[in-house]
Amino acid sequence: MNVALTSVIDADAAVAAYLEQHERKQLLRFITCGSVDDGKSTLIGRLLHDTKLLLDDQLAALEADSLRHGTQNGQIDFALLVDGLQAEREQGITIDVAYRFFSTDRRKFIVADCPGHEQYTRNMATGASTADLAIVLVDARKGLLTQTRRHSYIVSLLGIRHVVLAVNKMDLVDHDEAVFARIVDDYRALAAQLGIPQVTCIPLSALNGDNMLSASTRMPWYAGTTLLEHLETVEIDDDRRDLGLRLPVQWVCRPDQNFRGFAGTIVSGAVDVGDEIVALPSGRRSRVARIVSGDDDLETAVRGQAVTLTLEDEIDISRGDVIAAADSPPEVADQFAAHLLWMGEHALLPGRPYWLKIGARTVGASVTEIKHRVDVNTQEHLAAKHLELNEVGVCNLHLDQPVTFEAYADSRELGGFILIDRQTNATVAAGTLDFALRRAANIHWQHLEVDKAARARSMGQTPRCVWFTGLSGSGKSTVANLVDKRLMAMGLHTYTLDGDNVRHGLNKDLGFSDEDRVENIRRVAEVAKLMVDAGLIVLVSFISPFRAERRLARELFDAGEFVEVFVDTPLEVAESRDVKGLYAKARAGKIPNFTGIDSPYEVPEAPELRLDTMAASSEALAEQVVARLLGG
Ligand SMILES: Nc1ncnc2c1ncn2[C@@H]1O[C@H](COP(=O)(O)OS(=O)(=O)O)[C@@H](OP(=O)(O)O)[C@H]1O
Ligand SMILES: Nc1ncnc2c1ncn2[C@@H]1O[C@H](COP(=O)(O)OP(=O)(O)O)[C@@H](O)[C@H]1O
Repeated sequence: MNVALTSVIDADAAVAAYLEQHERKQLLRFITCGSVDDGKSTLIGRLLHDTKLLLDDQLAALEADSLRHGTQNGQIDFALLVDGLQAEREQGITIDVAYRFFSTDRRKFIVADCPGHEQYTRNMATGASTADLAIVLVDARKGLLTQTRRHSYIVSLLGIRHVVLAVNKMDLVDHDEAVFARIVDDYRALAAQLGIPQVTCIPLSALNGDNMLSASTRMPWYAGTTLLEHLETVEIDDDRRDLGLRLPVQWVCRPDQNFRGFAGTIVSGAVDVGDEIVALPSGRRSRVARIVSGDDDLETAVRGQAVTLTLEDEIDISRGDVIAAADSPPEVADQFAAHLLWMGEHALLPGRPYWLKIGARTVGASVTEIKHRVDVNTQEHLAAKHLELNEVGVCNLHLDQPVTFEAYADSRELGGFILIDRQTNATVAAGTLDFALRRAANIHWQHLEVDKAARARSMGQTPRCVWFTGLSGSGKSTVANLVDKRLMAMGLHTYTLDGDNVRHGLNKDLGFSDEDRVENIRRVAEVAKLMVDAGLIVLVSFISPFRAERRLARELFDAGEFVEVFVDTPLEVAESRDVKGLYAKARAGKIPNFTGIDSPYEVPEAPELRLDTMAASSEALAEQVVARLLGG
């Protein structure tokens, strides 16, 4: 049931019949893309208005608003309508897409309306991920713009196979056929490059209604369909191959002891009672006992149906698992090649941990390598060390747990994902899985007979990673050195990893850009982990300016093993000490990206220890650290 239909419900049998008839109509999901002034809102407004599914009171309000704002000389301004409706936008996690519903005698429609200007790409990607068709709006006066190319690229990336090129504002180019023909040629060339299989081009004036619902008398040279007629009749073929049964489990339904069902929508194939299935990633097998849909039991269910399955055996399946045909199961992997559309305000940095959400599953993930960035204008592959807002790249991904997947080309549901910032919970990327990287499957953990506990026992100590973080010149090395000496004097086994030293060897290929710092800390954290595994107390002394990487480091260790020590020295003080003369150089512009000057330092939120270097001597501070280590 949809919003517009809900609004016309009346407690009257005729309405019920009408609704039922609507329910049976085929559904077309589409999205409109275009630059801000291309007339997107006017187009949606007119479709909603002219298909008469606008409510009378909305219409009255619109007429009043149009008169008040007066942008169209007393005529209805359809853009106001859509903008007005935006008040009731649906709230996604952090995504802002409103879905509008309307229907005609032949079909019902859901149009994803993606408002917002600078965040438009993000909203559009969200709307596009479920759409069958995209209307790409172009202003007849301007032709194809960078935005047109970017949006078309996203449309193709997200697997939309049907595009309507709506050449709008034909009234402003005297309804000139030659203008239309030129834009069509340009767009067909682009679509061919992007591999969009079906493009229908329509000359329009959304404002005047030309070729919207009825054929325009002002463009007799155009013999094709009107926009609405096309939307009503376009055949949405789905020629993706049948993969066999795929049911991502949305939730486990357990109303009482006797019933345990796995609910979700079948995204591929079909299922019969008695079929053998496999649950992934566990690989456990069973047979389907019942297929429940609402109050009914079904014998069979197919793609698109939301059902609850019960199984003959008690096997462990949780939300996010996939139930699949036992004879053609999907793959399970933790390393992938993927396309990413970056939507975060801050750049994507390889090595930084994010959450990856695929279907109902969320796992930790990082980009291990950016293969290249794609110029959305030319499709050229460009070298890239990071991805900025609205950039598209091809990357290798590493997940910290295996997931069940299909290539996006075969299944949008099992191949599409988003990345989420772990600090802000904002969605920072939309992505498509291309294929699994085989190397993961061929590397296994080697079991070692002598483990960390054995080594720690023989050394008579509890291994630890003591992580000093703070500005350059804050006192990290000074305090870490003193701690090291004291622990050594007590007969404990230690090692100090210091930024300045490690950067001469292991990390000599790295500089001070954000992405190099991320990689610097990732490597050092891994080395520290090996040293802790070896039974040592490791003192790590790096600026480590970003919360995300300190957290990454923390998560490598067992509970209690990681001790974060914030060496808290204000910038003015560190700068006045200027032990190495670096601040002076940085201020003079001779060292770019200097922490605290033109590169950020993110203060720790919950360190185990905070050392105030203004309030105590370095010896006293070292004492505090030692006391903390020996005390617990
Ligand atoms: N641009 C810039 N920014 C910050 N620091 C700089 C820079 N260029 C060189 N140095 C020197 O490098 C030391 C910091 O290296 P780190 O590995 O600790 O840095 S980071 O954790 O990757 O941010 C740091 O050492 P400490 O002063 O001991 O912190 C500096 O001496
Ligand atoms: N309370 C204190 N704790 C640590 N260092 C201090 C303190 N007071 C002054 N300092 C001085 O500050 C400087 C810190 O330099 P360093 O330890 O190399 O910092 P970092 O390793 O963080 O770059 C040293 O010259 C040190 O003597």
